[in-house]
Amino acid sequence: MALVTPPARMHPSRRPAMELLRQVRDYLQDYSLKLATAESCTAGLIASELARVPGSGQSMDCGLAVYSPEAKQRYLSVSAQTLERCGLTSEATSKEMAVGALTNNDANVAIANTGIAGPEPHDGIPVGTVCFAWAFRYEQQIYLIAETRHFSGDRNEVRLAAAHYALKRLMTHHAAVVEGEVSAVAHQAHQAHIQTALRVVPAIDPQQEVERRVMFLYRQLLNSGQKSLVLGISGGVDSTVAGRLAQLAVEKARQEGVSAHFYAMRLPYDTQHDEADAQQALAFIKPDSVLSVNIQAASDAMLASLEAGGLGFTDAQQRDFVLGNIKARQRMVAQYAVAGANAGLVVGTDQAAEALMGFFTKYGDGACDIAPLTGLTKAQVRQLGAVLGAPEALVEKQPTADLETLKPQLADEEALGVSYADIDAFLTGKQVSEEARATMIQTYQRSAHKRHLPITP
Ligand SMILES: Nc1ncnc2c1ncn2[C@@H]1O[C@H](COP(=O)(O)OP(=O)(O)OC[C@H]2O[C@@H]([n+]3cccc(C(=O)O)c3)[C@H](O)[C@@H]2O)[C@@H](O)[C@H]1O
Ligand SMILES: Nc1ncnc2c1ncn2[C@@H]1O[C@H](COP(=O)(O)OP(=O)(O)OP(=O)(O)O)[C@@H](O)[C@H]1O
Ligand SMILES: [Mg+2]
Repeated sequence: MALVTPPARMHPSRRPAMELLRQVRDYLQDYSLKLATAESCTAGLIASELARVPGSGQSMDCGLAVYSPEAKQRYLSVSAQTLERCGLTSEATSKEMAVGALTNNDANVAIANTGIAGPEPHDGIPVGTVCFAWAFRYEQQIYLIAETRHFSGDRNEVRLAAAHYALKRLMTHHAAVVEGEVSAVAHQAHQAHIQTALRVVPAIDPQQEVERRVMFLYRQLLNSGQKSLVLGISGGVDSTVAGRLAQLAVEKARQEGVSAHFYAMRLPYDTQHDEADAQQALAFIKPDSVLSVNIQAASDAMLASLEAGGLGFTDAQQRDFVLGNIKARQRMVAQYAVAGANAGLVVGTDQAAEALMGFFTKYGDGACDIAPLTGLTKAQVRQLGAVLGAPEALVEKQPTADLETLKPQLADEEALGVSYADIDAFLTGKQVSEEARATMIQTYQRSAHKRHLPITP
């Protein structure tokens, strides 16, 4: 039987849509808008429809089709409480989806929807009901508008009409934001979203958290089929706590008859100013093994080779900053070498305070296989340290990345421009000064790339 290709002709109902789509493309370009979509019932149709017009790609950051409640939580940080309390098809859910799409991506406008495309009604909500939300980032503030609309027709007619409506209203709502007709989102809503995204709970039971996180390390080590854990111990509170959790996890494995080992690593650059603290941390952790590797020769050799290869710096400070990140990456290289030789998982020490501020070297100390401190504020890390019985001087120690040779032991708080008290207050939904809040939100947004996989075509 011959295969007949129909003539390329547009369905009549789609023709006027091209006008709208071109208009949206031009609008996005004129206002330098970058769009992220989070689509439930339209399942990618908004992005796909916009992509029909040439040149629209310039204004697209990403298009997410997020059907399940789990995906809405995973990719958009929609809270479980909202889903449970308000339901999947609700403006509350679409609003959280839009804020999630905006803040988790490199976009300044986000569209989200969730609805009932049919053929059957769901939870008593009639077919054709769609809840939309549009989120805009404009002049350091977030604006959020939601609408619920009803569309008639069959499943795919509803989906297409909803996709076009979402794009059409993007222009109207953006204009309203620019004209000052919409109030910025309450800070608390934005703050709560970040708290959920970073998986912070305002109050913890430190003893329970210790047990939970030791079990997590133990189970994941078993699941991975690997045999050891590897972690650099600096003398700071994060690696002191993570190191002790790692040691307890391998001891638990051995009690269960599974062979497991913890390799603690000392990774000084030359002589470390607070070497005594690092030794105190090791004495507390009591790791199975300690490997000491001076990362100075490798770090300096890399910088020297780069300079010999023609790399120049604007000044001594920039050179020193770049060397700092080389140091963090040399530590990563050393830990992965030990992991490679010992079937090991590299443990990371990232917690919510550092995650909020993107305060780590990408693929340096940010690189790891398992991150047991995830979701903890700095104060909560200290609480875990205290119940583990770590020396008080280490539990209360001033945090420092200690990467810059020209500024040894520079306090993180000085580098960050905000205090850990403010960071923790923000993360746990408390009041902070307007200045601190603005710094944190801006830094969180600018560092989004550090919390995500690399940008891909
Ligand atoms: N929007 C974007 N999308 C994708 N990639 C983006 C990007 N913006 C920058 N980038 C890229 O990211 C890279 C820069 O990131 P990165 O190399 O990390 O460098 P960067 O963030 O500039 O520096 C690391 C910072 O973390 C601090 N730190 C490091 C290590 C440990 C600790 C500690 O607390 O112990 C703190 C350190 O003091 C410094 O302030 C560049 O390649 C840049 O192009
Ligand atoms: N000199 C070092 N020796 C071994 N590991 C190090 C060293 N410096 C940094 N690291 C590793 O890099 C991680 C990130 O450093 P970071 O400063 O954030 O944590 P910390 O030193 O443990 O605690 P704090 O943030 O309170 O100073 C450390 O937890 C540790 O695993
Ligand atoms: Mg430190």
